[in-house]
Amino acid sequence: MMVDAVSQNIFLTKEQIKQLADRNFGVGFDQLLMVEPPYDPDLDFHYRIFNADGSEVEQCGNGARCFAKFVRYRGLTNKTKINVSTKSGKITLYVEQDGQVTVNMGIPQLEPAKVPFKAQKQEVTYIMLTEQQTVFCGVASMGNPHAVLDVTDVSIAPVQTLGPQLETHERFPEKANIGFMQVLSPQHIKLRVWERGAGETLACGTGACAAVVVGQLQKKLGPQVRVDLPGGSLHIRWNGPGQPVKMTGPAEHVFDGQLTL
Ligand SMILES: N[C@@H](CCC[C@H](N)C(=O)O)C(=O)O
Repeated sequence: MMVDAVSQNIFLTKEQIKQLADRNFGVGFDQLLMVEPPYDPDLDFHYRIFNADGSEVEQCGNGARCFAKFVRYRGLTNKTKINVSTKSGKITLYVEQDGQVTVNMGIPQLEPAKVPFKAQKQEVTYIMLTEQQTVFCGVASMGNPHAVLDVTDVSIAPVQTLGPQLETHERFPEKANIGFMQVLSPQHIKLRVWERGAGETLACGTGACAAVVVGQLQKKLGPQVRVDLPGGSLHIRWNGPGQPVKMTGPAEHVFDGQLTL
């Protein structure tokens, strides 16, 4: 699976985060999470999320599962239901008996202004123009902005070329994560994600949720979907607009380390 480097009670500059994210260290990561005290008595923790390029972001689905594992491993809590907040608001993490983590990711935002995405009105499928081509995509916010494209074969999808063009497209004023989804059946998709501020990653939890939301709105998917990403599989459940998205998947402790910056 993906590697999330998680640190505690430290402050890092954007430059230091970029240095840490550099794969040449051999401990590269796509996102860094920093634990902070909760700001509300109903919460167990607050944490901040940084992309590999040092930008601070609102939400991270894989990070949420890793966070649940981290706080229990470090003895910061022994709860199996953990209430947390991130820049995008409150979410709840549930550690299952088999060690997998389910995250209630909240209600996806579909209104263009809330993504944010520039559009005259809300649509299920938008047409976007890049310099070279016309692209059809669905758009949703899972706390962070996502566009999802339906492709016939994800293994040859232009993730590395079209991904960055759409990430920085002028219709996404805060940039976006770009998912390339291949529908195998209404219950099963393959997905690759070009992540804002991180490039193509092995897995993206919010990207998996956004793909299921978009696929369901486009009438291609049912309410329960297995999402196969290069790093592993996630199970996503969504009962339609106004309902929260639930994500279940693994989180593995990889190693402990200490770095001098
Ligand atoms: N990989 C994450 C998403 C991380 C944030 C994203 N790159 C962004 O900028 O919004 C996930 O698992 O959800």
